[in-house]
Amino acid sequence: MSRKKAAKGKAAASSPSAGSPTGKGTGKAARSSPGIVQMNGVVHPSRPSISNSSEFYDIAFKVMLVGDSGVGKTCLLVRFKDGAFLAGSFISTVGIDFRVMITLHSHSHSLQIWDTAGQERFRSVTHAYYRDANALLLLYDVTNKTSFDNIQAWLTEIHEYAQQDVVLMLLGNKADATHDRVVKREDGERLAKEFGVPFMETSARSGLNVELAFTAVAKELKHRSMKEPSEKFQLQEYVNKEMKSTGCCRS
Ligand SMILES: Nc1nc2c(ncn2[C@@H]2O[C@H](COP(=O)(O)OP(=O)(O)OP(=O)(O)O)[C@@H](O)[C@H]2O)c(=O)[nH]1
Ligand SMILES: [Mg+2]
Repeated sequence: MSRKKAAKGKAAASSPSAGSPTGKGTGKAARSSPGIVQMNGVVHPSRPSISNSSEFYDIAFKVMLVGDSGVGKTCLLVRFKDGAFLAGSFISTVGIDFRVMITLHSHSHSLQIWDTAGQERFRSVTHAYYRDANALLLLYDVTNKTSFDNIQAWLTEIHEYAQQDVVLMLLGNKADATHDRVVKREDGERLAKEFGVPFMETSARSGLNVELAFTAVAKELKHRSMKEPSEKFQLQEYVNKEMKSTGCCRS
């Protein structure tokens, strides 16, 4: 967690405590859309944040999206930020891509959300960023069994490189793809329970639970940052309650 009084744009320039690891270009095109900072794997100090607001923030929590290549990390973030789905051909993220600085409602906490490349060859780059992450959203793709099977390996990596108290949430993405589904929701729930990690299914395509995933993590982070929290906050309970109250979200 970083505590600053700086313009949001400056926050985009922050690099991990590990230094400034760079992902070298691969010849692959990197996705870019209006208003989105395209880092191409390089933390560029002079890049502005996508937020051009002059608002100031007190606390920025660093949230990272991780998981196998193609599980939908970039799409999930774009859905959260723009409310749109990136349809069309799949353009793999290169290295680390700082994308969103979101100020949470009603207070001065912000989420600084980093999209990472799922491809194995960028793993050493992303590891370096784990260390000062406050929260990790770990995704698998419900239409891709391998991405689900790899979750255990991801958890091992997270335990190795991330902070011990990192807020972690497992997301089974592409829940909209009913016909192609190969991982049941129950399997996701079982795995999450086994590892004591909060879980829900999401869809960047339909928007299912996307906002809830980020909100829940933000609430947990905010709660933890309070010196004397008035009540206990349980991330999974909050998620279940929210899903029940909207009557949505169970595919
Ligand atoms: N049906 C469906 N397709 C999705 C969803 N999210 C992403 N996709 C598709 O999955 C592909 C990969 O999405 P990305 O968001 O680029 O995947 P990524 O995890 O960022 O991949 P890397 O950058 O390589 O790590 C794209 O073709 C998307 O259109 C979803 O919720 N539902
Ligand atoms: Mg990506």
